[in-house]
Amino acid sequence: MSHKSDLRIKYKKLREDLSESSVEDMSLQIANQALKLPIWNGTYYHIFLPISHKKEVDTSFLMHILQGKEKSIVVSKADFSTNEMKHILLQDNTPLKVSDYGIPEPVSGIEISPEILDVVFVPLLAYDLNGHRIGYGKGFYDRFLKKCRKDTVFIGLSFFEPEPKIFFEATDIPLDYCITPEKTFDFKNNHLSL
Ligand SMILES: Nc1nc2c(c(=O)[nH]1)N(C=O)[C@@H](CNc1ccc(C(=O)N[C@@H](CCC(=O)O)C(=O)O)cc1)CN2
Ligand SMILES: Nc1ncnc2c1ncn2[C@@H]1O[C@H](COP(=O)(O)OP(=O)(O)OP(=O)(O)O)[C@@H](O)[C@H]1O
Repeated sequence: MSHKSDLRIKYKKLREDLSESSVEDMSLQIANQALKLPIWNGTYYHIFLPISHKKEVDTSFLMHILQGKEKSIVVSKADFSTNEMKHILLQDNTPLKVSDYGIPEPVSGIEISPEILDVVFVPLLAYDLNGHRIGYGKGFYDRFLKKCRKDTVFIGLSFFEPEPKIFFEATDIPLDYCITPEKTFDFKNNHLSL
C-alpha cells in the first residue's frame, strides 16, 4: 500500500500530463455520467470550482446541468488559517474571485449550513475501491463532510481509476460514488454501477 504523500505526487503528475483538450473532453463525459445516477431528487447541490492550473475536473458542464434542472447551487470559500470552509449560495449576482491558491471563490453571499446539502461533488487527487479519498492534505473536505447529514450523497470526480487500497484515518469520510469518464463506482453497493 502506497503512502498518501507518494499518491499525491503520482496523481499530480498524471494530471499535469493531460492535455487541455482531454481535460475538457473527460470533464464533459463525467458530467454525462452524473446524469445516470439516482441523485436528482434533491434541492441543494454543492460543487467545487476547479483550480484550472492544477487540471482539476472542469465542473462547468455539471454546473450547466444543475442550472438546467433549477437546482440551488452552493460553492465554498476556504479559510487557510483554520482549514475550514464557508458555504455560499451561488446566485446570478454572486461575485467570484480567484484566490491566492488559484481557487475561484465567492466574495460574499448568503451562507448555507452543511446540513441543508443533498449532494456534494468532491474534488480529489486519489481514491480507492472503498471510496476513501486523498486531497491536497489540509483536511478541508473531511471537516466539511462530517457536518453534512447522514443521507447527504458524496460524489468524487476523477479522471483516473481507483487505487486498490488507501490507508485511511478515523477522520476520513468515505465517498458514496466516484464518477470517472468511462465508469461510475458505487461504493455503498460495492460494485461498478454504470
Ligand atoms: N477546486 C477546489 N477547491 C478546493 C479544494 C480542492 O481540492 N479543489 N480543496 C480541497 O480540500 C480546498 C483547498 N485545498 C487546498 C489545499 C492546499 C493548497 C496548496 O497548498 N496549494 C499550493 C500548492 C501546493 C501543491 O501543488 O501541492 C499553492 O497553490 O501554492 C491548495 C488548495 C478547498 N477548495
Ligand atoms: N474532522 C477533523 N477535525 C480535525 N482535524 C481533521 C479532521 N479531518 C481531518 N483532519 C486533519 O487534517 C489533516 C489533513 O487530512 P487529510 O490528509 O485526510 O487531508 P485530505 O483529505 O488529503 O485533504 P482535503 O480534505 O483538504 O482535500 C490531517 O492531519 C487530519 O488529521
